Amino acid sequence: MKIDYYYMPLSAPCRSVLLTAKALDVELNCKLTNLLNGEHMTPEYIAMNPQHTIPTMDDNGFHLWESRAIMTYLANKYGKNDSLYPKDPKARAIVEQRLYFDMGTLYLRFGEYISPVRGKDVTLDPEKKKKLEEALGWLDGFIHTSGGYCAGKHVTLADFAIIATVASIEATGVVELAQYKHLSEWFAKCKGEMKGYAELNHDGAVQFGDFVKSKIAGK
Ligand SMILES: N[C@@H](CCC(=O)N[C@@H](CS)C(=O)NCC(=O)O)C(=O)O
Repeated sequence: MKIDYYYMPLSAPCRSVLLTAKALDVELNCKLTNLLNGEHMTPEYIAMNPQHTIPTMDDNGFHLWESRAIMTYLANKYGKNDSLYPKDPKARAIVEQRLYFDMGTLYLRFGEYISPVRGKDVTLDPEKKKKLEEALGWLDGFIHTSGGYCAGKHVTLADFAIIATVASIEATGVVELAQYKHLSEWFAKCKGEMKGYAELNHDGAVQFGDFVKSKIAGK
């Protein structure tokens, strides 16, 4: 039976689950859920996810939201080995540290920096840009000390979460990513290695970036 998956390509959390499912060979029944039309505010959607966020997953009646929880669920339930989400407590703890870093620091700071695009007068705060750049600097260091990927020497769930965030940052053009050597090398390598990367992450990130750029330009 297929897993229903409510999502929008523009959303970085949604894209990280798509990359994870692809790597696990899990088929998702993707249901485009347009936030702009309020498709996440219907009684049916709220019955499934009272927080009315995307992504949301329905695995034959098991409803789950929070992208990183969906990713770890899919890896735990459908992973053929523990490569993406190691069972060793220390290796797993590093993956989880990166997932929490993405949610609580990197993605959060990016969101805080670009949040004025939701309003009419888009003025970006340079102090918030510094905080975002600080987080990207930390990520650069993690990749260097881990051995080439976010949480080790090979791709894990951490890379799928963080690459969705980084692709959105790149697409908006608000930060020069080339200043982060290890991050840039990792980003280029993952683009070539991750199954379905262009379709599942790049294209949606570009749509998101174009939206943010148009708001910054006052269009
Ligand atoms: N931490 C959540 C964030 C989910 C989230 O905020 N999604 C946004 C789109 S990127 C959303 O659904 N916004 C609509 C709403 O909150 O009503 C996750 O990773 O799944």
